[in-house]
Amino acid sequence: MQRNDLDVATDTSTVDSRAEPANRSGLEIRDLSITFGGHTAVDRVSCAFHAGTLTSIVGPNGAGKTTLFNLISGQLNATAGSVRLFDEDITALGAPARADKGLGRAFQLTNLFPGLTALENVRLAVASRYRIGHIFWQMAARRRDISDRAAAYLEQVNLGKRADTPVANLPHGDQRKLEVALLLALEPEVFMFDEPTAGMSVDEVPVILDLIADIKKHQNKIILLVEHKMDVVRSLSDRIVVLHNGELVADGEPAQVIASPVVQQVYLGTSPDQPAAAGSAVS
Ligand SMILES: Nc1ncnc2c1ncn2[C@@H]1O[C@H](COP(=O)(O)OP(=O)(O)OP(=O)(O)O)[C@@H](O)[C@H]1O
Repeated sequence: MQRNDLDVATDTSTVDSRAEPANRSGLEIRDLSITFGGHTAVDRVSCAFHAGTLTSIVGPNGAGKTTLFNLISGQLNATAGSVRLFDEDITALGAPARADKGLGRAFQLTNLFPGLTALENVRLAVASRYRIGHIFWQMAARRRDISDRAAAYLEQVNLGKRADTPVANLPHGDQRKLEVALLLALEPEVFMFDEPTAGMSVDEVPVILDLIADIKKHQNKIILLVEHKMDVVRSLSDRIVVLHNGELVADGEPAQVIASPVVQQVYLGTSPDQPAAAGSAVS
């Protein structure tokens, strides 16, 4: 379903703060750094991410992956450096304003409303995407539009049958799927997944991975992934960025990066075929 399917174009209660992304470069970070006390958790990291590409950010525990995500999405303010989205400097913006610009992040369940049903959660995300005001929300036609659209997102993540289930009663795996539905509803230009399969059962993992693969295949978006499981990283990534002690130490095509001496060194002698073993290696 495309954005224009929802009849909001002439709706004065809706605001789209995003300019069209065509002809602009994607997401670019330049010399991004943050220091906590005396500890530099992210140290002058620079790279650019392009539409249609899935980049995994990997590194040992404490390498700075989640902190880098926080700096990109605006949960943390950088000590130095900049974040640019489609040629616009968004470094000074907070997380909500960056989300408005198209940075979408799945938050490991913290953005779900546990007392609301799955459908109600997605409806809120659809309404927020289009800044649908209270008066318009009350209009029956508008409510139906939003509900139809929210139901479609739920179907997309295989949660159609759980539409009326309160989030608190959903199994963990379904909650993670719902999180992806919320992200889809926000229609971001950048999808950020921080360990999307964490805590999921073996059966549920492929569902989430298929969803991410589907976004990659059918939407020309920038996708960033922090993931501990190296088989997942290998299967989904076009590119891997490796962090170590907050620094970017490798960046490139997956097979090359995994085989590179610096990455082998970072993972302390772990072979490329056994990177996730024993809590070492890619995490
Ligand atoms: N708010 C904070 N205050 C102080 N130190 C922090 C803060 N957030 C992160 N750090 C430190 O920054 C470093 C990087 O942490 P971060 O969580 O980004 O690593 P990570 O690569 O995501 O690790 P993991 O794989 O274990 O999740 C760690 O040394 C961590 O203790």
